[in-house]
Amino acid sequence: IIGITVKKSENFSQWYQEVVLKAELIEYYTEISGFFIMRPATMYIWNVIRKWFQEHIDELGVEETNFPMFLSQKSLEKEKEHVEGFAPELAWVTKAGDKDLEVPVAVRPTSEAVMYPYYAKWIRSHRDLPFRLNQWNSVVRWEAKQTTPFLRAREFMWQEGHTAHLTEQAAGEEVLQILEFYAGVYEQLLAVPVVRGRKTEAEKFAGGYYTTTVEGYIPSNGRGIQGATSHCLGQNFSKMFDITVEDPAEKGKHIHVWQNSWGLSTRVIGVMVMIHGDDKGLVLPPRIAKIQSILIPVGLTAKMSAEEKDAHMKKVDELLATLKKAGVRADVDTREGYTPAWKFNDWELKGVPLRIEFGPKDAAKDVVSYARRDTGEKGTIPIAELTTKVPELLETIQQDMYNKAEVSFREHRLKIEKWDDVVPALDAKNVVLIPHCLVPECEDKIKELTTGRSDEAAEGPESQKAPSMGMKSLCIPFEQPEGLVKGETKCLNPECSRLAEQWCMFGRSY
Ligand SMILES: O=C1CCCN[C@@H]1CCCn1cnc2cc(F)c(F)cc2c1=O
Ligand SMILES: [Mg+2]
Repeated sequence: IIGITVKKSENFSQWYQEVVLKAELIEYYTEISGFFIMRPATMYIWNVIRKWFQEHIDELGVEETNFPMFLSQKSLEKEKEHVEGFAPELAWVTKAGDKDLEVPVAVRPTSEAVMYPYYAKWIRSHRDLPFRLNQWNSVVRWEAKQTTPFLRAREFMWQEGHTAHLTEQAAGEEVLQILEFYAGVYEQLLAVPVVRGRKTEAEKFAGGYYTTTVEGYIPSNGRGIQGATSHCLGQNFSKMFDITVEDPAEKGKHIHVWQNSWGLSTRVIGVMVMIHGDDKGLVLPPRIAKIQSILIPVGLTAKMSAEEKDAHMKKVDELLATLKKAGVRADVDTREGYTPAWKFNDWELKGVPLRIEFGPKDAAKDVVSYARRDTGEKGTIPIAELTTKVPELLETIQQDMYNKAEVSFREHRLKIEKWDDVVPALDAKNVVLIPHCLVPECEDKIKELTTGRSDEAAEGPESQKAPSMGMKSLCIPFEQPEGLVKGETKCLNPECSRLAEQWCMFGRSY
């Protein structure tokens, strides 16, 4: 293997492409650009996430479904006003064989238009509520922007949940329950901290009523990234698709149901790679690592007799059995013809959280030697304590990875009360919390005011330096800082004369 050829801090985007390729997470689908092959290491992570999330929505009473992947022009028509913005992303099938299709069909970019005509058919009485279905599938959005593995692809795997409720309050409760599950995927499994909040009117899903979101932070470039979204659709879609129930309180009266839709995609894997990876490659949080601990026999020199080698390897097998019995996902690397150093690099590139070396010197002292992938810390563990110490060490690694990322996010989430401090904060790789009026036009202005002037680029010695991108609103955090006095504090945008409504998190973003 050749390792990663660039430093994460020097060329982040090339570093990322190399890591996802060389750690065998993905392969580029070179036949058609914007598509990527998900390899076993990725599917392992995705399946841990899927199992965890599925268990949680099972408890809520969400049932599984699977709808067709195509949708008709007719059903798209029903939600046309908000779809028109997305129209350029729609992929169409116009022919089967050499025959044109009477009516072209679109590949689902999301499944509201596919599912909701059947919600109208199946949901008749309030006794059918709450009605909750989720599907695991992939969707196609023909992105115009540059694609990149996991973060922006023309097809990606996700789950999409679609539910219906009798009241706004019931819908609202579920929106937040699901958002908490999304936060759990990030914080419990991927060791990634997220800020929970609501999208502004400008950034929410236009077809919905409100959007809640978990927002991540990428230390390498200081950008925010949307992690997953849980929307309340209000009655917008039930009015478009005529999904009603009889009013339990008033005979003959019909109520349009209150709906939610929520989605989490394989983007979560890209976020994890970007945050935890280092110059040696992937760094996996133990809870989602297919191999949590790799056992590598060392010190088997040529001058050892065959018997001695066999005896040593027998001990190695016993160690492996002990680790597996302790519930550790362990494996041993007995590949011939590769040096221990070569093996160490290979498993570090693949992000295995804990390496365990075992040589004759270790055997003589009844210990193993370990090396943590996240900190590089080395040490020894008495063989008699493996069963307790290794699981503990893996949990410590998980927690330490989370804590490190949490400190980094917290330290780069700055409360700003003077407009002139904003751009310097962004340039120092921070996201900012500012008092904001929450008016969409004001956000547009803020984006403009914070976009690096192009003359700045001309000044730079390397003229290809692009003007720095402006900041967008990321979310209105549920957890609001102190210091905003309603009716007194002004919106931070110097060209806006409105009063601030809430603290709003802004940043350069994906
Ligand atoms: O984001 C989610 C979670 C899972 C279910 N769907 C919602 C809203 C999706 C918003 N959205 C997002 N992207 C889209 C792209 C399109 F080409 C298109 F026709 C429609 C959409 C579109 O509606
Ligand atoms: Mg999009």
